[in-house]
Amino acid sequence: MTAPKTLYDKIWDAHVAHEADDGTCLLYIDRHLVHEVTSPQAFEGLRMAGRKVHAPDKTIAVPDHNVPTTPDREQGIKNEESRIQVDALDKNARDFGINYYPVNDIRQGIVHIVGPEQGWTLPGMTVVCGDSHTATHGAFGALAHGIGTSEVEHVLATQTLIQKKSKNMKVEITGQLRPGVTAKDITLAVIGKTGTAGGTGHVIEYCGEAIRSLSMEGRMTVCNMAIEGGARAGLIAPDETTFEYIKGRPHAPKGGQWELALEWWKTLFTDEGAHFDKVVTIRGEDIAPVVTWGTSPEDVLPITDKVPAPEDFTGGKVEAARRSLEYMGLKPGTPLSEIAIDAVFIGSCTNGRIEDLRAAAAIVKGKKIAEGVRGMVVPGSGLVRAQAEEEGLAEIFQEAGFEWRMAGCSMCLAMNPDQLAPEERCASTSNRNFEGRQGFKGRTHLMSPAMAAAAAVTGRLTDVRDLM
Ligand SMILES: CC(C)[C@H](C(=O)O)[C@@H](O)C(=O)O
Ligand code: SF4
Repeated sequence: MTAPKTLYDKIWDAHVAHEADDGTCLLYIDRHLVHEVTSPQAFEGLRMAGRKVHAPDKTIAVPDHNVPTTPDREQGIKNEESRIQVDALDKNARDFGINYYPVNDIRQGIVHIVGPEQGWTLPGMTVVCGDSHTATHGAFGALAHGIGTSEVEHVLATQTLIQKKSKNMKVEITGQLRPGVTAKDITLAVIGKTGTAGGTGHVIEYCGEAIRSLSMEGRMTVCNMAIEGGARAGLIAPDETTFEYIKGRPHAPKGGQWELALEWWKTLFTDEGAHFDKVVTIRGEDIAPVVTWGTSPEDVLPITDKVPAPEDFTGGKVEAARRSLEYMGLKPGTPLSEIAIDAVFIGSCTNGRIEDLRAAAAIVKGKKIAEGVRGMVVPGSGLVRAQAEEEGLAEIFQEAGFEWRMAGCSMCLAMNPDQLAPEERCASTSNRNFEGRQGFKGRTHLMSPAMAAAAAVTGRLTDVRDLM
């Protein structure tokens, strides 16, 4: 009998090409996703060394961070720095012969939305990208994590990565979610409980009935933020929901290959009795619709709560909270549901998929955005956008007064024209609320798409359950 293994152990073991005496391993990489921000120097390195991309068929590039999301982007990118990066990716993708979805391709979008959508991301794979939110792909039971630019070059050149194994952590969400509570609330609630360092040195496997009940979109939302909880990666064991999502996608296995793949995928679960170094359990029924009040994703509270005071915390967090509150322009004791907002951003690799847009549209339908609030819906890919148009969601958003944009990272981070003005306050479905994240001095409150839609309609942070 071999010792029981976790899902992480199984994927890891299947990819170790070499292990050194100190435990450092050379891992084989199945998919390498590339975007324009972290790849230019990596390709330059290859060029200087006269090397090729080792596995161009396993390398997939798409521009997302720097692309404008207004329809006039066809005419080119005005910002010079952005244009240089996107042009470089264009040239590199063509020179090195890798898979590529340029800006004007309907399949273009945020790299973490495009990979799964096109069937590049499959269970049991190792997936890397020069981007911290690569954790998203763990929703398929793939070992997926972010890498730095020098590692991007290493993977391009060798299709391998030097890694040390992380520890195993289990996050179990038992039971069922209550109405109005979504995958975003799960993932924020977990970080609220464990803190942004709770997962440090670990790979998290999310499990439990509430996780099993999520769609693939919801699972991607959960895994997307594993990194905000400090983990190396997040994982969810594949099941029928996973297989159903993958089947028929452009790069999914077909025919006999599909049957073979299924056989292996069905072995990808944590064995009974496998060891976890850390375990966190949350009852699904205890999770409320949440929002963040501060400048760290762990600054999270149920919408029914009040803005905390620095004295509510201990240690270094007292000063951090004081600074957060000042930056956010908030007074302790204010009910969260009384905080007025200026902007709403629905999109990002956390919540820019079709199910997210459906959830937001369901709240907005037949209503108008509150006076003085600007709202933006940015589909995560051109295909999500097309589907949302077909389903009539785009119309619902536009009639409510939202701008309906082209795909990209957009206002998730201030690398393109979609930005907050100083002190503008935004209800956002993205994953980071750091200072300046959405624009210089911009103020971000993270929440689910339904909650962001509710905020758009009332003009303040709002309990979505009041509108249901
Ligand atoms: C620009 C990129 C390297 C960065 C990341 O690594 O995550 C970005 O996607 C982010 O979300 O902050
Ligand atoms: S949408 Fe946001 S979090 Fe996701 S890759 Fe783009 S910038 Fe990073």
